[in-house]
Amino acid sequence: MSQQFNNFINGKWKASSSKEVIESYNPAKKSEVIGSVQKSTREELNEAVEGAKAAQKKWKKLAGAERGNYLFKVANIMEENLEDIAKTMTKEMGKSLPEAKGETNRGIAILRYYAGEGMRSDGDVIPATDPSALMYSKRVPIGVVGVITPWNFPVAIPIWKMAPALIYGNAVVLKPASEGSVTAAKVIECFDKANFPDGVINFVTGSGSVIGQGLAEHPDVNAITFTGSNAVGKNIGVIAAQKGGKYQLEMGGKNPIIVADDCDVDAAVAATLSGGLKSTGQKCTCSSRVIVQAGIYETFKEKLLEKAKQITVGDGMDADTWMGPCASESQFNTVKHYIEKGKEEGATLLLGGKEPTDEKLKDGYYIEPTIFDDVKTSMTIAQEEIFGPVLALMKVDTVEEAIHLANDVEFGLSASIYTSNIEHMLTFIDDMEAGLVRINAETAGVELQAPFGGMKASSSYSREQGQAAKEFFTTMKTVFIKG
Ligand SMILES: NC(=O)C1=CN([C@@H]2O[C@H](COP(=O)(O)OP(=O)(O)OC[C@H]3O[C@@H](n4cnc5c(N)ncnc54)[C@H](OP(=O)(O)O)[C@@H]3O)[C@@H](O)[C@H]2O)C=CC1
Ligand SMILES: O=C(O)CCC(=O)C(=O)O
Repeated sequence: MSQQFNNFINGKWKASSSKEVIESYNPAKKSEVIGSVQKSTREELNEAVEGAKAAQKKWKKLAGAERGNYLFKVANIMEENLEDIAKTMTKEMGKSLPEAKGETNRGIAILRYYAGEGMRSDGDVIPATDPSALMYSKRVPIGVVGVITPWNFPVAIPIWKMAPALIYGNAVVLKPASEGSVTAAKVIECFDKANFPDGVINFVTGSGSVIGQGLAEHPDVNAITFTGSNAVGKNIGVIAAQKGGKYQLEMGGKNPIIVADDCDVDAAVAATLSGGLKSTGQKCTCSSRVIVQAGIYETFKEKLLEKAKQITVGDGMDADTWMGPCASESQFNTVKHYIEKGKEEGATLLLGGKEPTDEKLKDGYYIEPTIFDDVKTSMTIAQEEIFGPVLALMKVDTVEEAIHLANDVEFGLSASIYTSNIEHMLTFIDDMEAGLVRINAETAGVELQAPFGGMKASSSYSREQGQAAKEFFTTMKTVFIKG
C-alpha cells in the first residue's frame, strides 16, 4: 500500500491546509502509486522558515561535537533502514537497486564525514601588528539555509547539502523534487528519529514554482543551495542576488569522454558505458559526448556496440537489470525528442533510439541504450543536456582537436580522457574547462571528501562536498583581542 507523508515543520509531521497531495508513480510500472506528499502552501513554508530561524539561534550554541553526534545518530538510523530507503528510491525514480543501495550508503558516509567536522578547526590565528594582541578568524554559521534538490539523487544530494549546513550551525528547510519526495521523506524520518531539536530540520514539499521559489525569495532564508536545471538555477541566482542572500547552484553538464589512439580500448569502452548509461544517463556527471581519435575509432565503435547490445534494460528491482527506465514521463518525452532531433539533424543512429519491444517493459518509461555516430558539434544532441541513455560519437584527428571540441559547449562539469600518454594527460588537465577532470576514469564518480562543482554554465563556481562545503555554509568573523 502506498504511504502518504506529511511536512516536517518545527519538529512535527503536519498535513498541508491545502488538503491536496502530490502522488509519486513508479516509472517502471506507470500505474503504481508508490506514495504521496503534501502539496504545501506558502503559509506552511513561512511557518517552517520561522521555526528554523528561532531554532538556529540555539543550535549554533551547541558544541560542534554535539551537533556531530546528531549526524552520527542519523547515519546509524539510516543504516538500519537502508533496504527500505533504497527500494523506495528504485520504485520512485527507477535506478537499479544496487545503485540505489550504493547511493544510500554514500548518504550514510557523508553524514559520518560531516559529523567529524564538528571537532575540527574552525579558524586560524593570524599574527596581529600589535604584538600584545590576539587576532584570529572564526567560521560562523549563516543562519537559515534553503535546500532545493533534484530527483536523480534523492538521498545523496539532500544529505550532501544538509549535513554540512547542520554541522556548521545552520538550520535547514528542505524542498525536495516532487518526483523524489517520497524517498526524501524517508530520509527525513531518519533525522526525526535522531531527535534533533525542533525546528533545526524542516521538510516542505510542493511545487517548485510555489515552495521552491518561495524559499529562494524568503527574506529570512540567508542562503540557498540548489541542484537541478539551468533555467531554474539561474532564476534562483537572480532572486538570491537581488535580496542579498548567498547562493550555490549546481546545474547541467554535457560531459565529454576523450578516447585517444594510445589508450586501453576495453577500459575506455567500459567507462563510456558505465559513465554514460548507468542511472539511465540521468546524472549531471554522465558522459554524453564520446570524442574518439581516428586511429582507434572503428575498433572502439565495434567494441562499444558489442558491449552496449548486452545491456539488460528492465525494472530496477529485478536482479538482472543493468539499466532502468527514465525517471518520469516528462524525462521519457524529453529523451525521445532529442533522439528525433539527432536523426533530423543528420546524425547516424547506430543503436537503440526507441522503446524496447519486450512485452514486459510496455508499462514503463523505457528507452533502449542509444548510440549516434557522425555527430557534429553544431548538432543539438552535441550541445544540450539530454539526461537520458544517449551517447554521441564524434571523430577527431588529434588530442588537441578533441580537447577543443570537448570545450565547445556552454557547460563544464566533468570530463575524462583515456590515454597512456603523459603529455596528453597534462594538456588535458590544463586545458579542459571542467570542474572535474578525470584520467583513465569515467566522467561520473564523485567522491564525498573532494570538492565537487563545475565551470561555465554548470555551476555558480561555488563548490560542494569535502572541505569545500565550509566555504558556502559558513561566513567568517575576524576577531581582534587586546587585553
Ligand atoms: N544537475 C543535475 O543534477 C540535474 C539536472 N537536471 C536537468 O534539468 C532537467 C529538468 O529536470 P527537473 O526535475 O524539471 O529540474 P528542475 O530544475 O525543474 O527541478 C529541480 C528542483 O527545483 C525545483 N523547482 C522547480 N521550479 C522551481 C522554481 N521556479 N523555483 C525554485 N525551485 C524550483 C524542483 O521542484 P519540483 O520537482 O517540484 O518541480 C526541484 O526540487 C533535466 O532534464 C536535466 O537536464 C535535473 C535534475 C538534476
Ligand atoms: O555523479 C555523481 O555521483 C553525482 C552527480 C550529481 O551530482 C547529479 O547528477 O546531480
